[in-house]
Amino acid sequence: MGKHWADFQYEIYLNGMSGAVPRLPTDLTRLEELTEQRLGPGPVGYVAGSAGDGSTARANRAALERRRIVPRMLRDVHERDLSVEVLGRSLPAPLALAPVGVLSIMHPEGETAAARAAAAQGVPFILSSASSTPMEQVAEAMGDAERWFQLYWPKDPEVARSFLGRARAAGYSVLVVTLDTPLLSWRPRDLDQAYLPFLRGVGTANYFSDPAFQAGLAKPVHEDLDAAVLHFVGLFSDPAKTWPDLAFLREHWDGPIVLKGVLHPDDARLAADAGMDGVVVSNHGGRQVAGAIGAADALPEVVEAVGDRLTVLFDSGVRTGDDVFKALALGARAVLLGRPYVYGLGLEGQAGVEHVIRCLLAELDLTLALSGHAGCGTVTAADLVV
Ligand SMILES: Cc1cc2nc3c(=O)[nH]c(=O)nc-3n(C[C@H](O)[C@H](O)[C@H](O)COP(=O)(O)O)c2cc1C
Ligand SMILES: CCCCCCCCCCCCCCC(=O)C(=O)O
Repeated sequence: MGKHWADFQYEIYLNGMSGAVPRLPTDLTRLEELTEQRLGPGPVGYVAGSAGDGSTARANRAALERRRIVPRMLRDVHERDLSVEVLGRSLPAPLALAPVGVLSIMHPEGETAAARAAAAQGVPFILSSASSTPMEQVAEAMGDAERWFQLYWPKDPEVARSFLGRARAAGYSVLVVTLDTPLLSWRPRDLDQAYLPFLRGVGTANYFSDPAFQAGLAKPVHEDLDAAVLHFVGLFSDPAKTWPDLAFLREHWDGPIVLKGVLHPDDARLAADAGMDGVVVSNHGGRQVAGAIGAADALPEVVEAVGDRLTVLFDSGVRTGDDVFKALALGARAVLLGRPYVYGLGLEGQAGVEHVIRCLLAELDLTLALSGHAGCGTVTAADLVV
């Protein structure tokens, strides 16, 4: 029997009998505003901001909200188990924390606090290449807990090789390769403040600590930070890469590889043909292509194209337990949670991230039960109307 996620509801009400209320809202859509009030506009602008006028981020919410659940009655739902098999791993719930760069702008313990929270709740943590803390230190903070590594595929193959070797040695089990950010998009909130933390040497720890990266510098990082930052900007990504280049990753990574940022069914088929293990249907939370399709609108066709060959994961716009339910109904195996956990981190560090995970999964558990499901495996497209 899996973890009883809905018990968090009882815990909150029972605590209320002695006058205690949760320190953070249980409606996770309220966290952005609260974080902005407490932390100010710079870092929160970076997290909350999107590409262009924000239309893709709005499309993500609209694509989820437009779909409505049709609950079924009188099905035995008294014992529930949210666990799922994902890429050969047994997860306690269909959830992982999405890779989010430069978390130290939200909290001094940044990635380490978020990773500890994920470990405490048994949810995989996906560490960004653009982490504020080197991948080995984050791994150390997690013990044996499930961790995956997200690769921004560097132009320099020696740095790419080195990242993969370090990630493997540090116990990261799944490689998530982000395809949708070969260039940084037009992001007005950051442009208006001329704010990009990486240019101040924040969010570059994996690079600055890497021997192959350091080999390309004339002076050590601490002696010439600007030169190190410019070197990072020059090799961070490679817009010239094409599908046949994936053979390099297959050659240098012996675990599952998942391509993140797939929205077109033909790209999903190309991923399967290239020997990949999964895709994340995602538009990067609306941060890359302004005017792009809402991610949940792209999900059914990708599942139709490759659902029998690849593990299909989903992110972009997930804010509530019923959003997770809808993603499962559209064919996703599990979802990645992005901004909400970052706001939790900004507000309360590790405890804030744990609060967010527990709220989301308690709400999912109750949504499943109240819709007539005792687990994730029975949820299908028939549970939704548009
Ligand atoms: C501040 C911020 C930084 C991000 N950094 C990365 C990153 O380093 N690597 C990556 O693959 N995706 C990154 N993402 C995208 C997330 O992994 C995820 O796709 C997105 O947050 C989902 O959208 P949502 O947060 O609106 O649900 C970032 C997102 C945000 C908000
Ligand atoms: C001299 C200015 C050039 C700007 C190029 C910046 C290149 C660094 C980009 C790092 C991006 C890391 C992105 C993190 C992320 O995914 C996000 O959505 O934000």
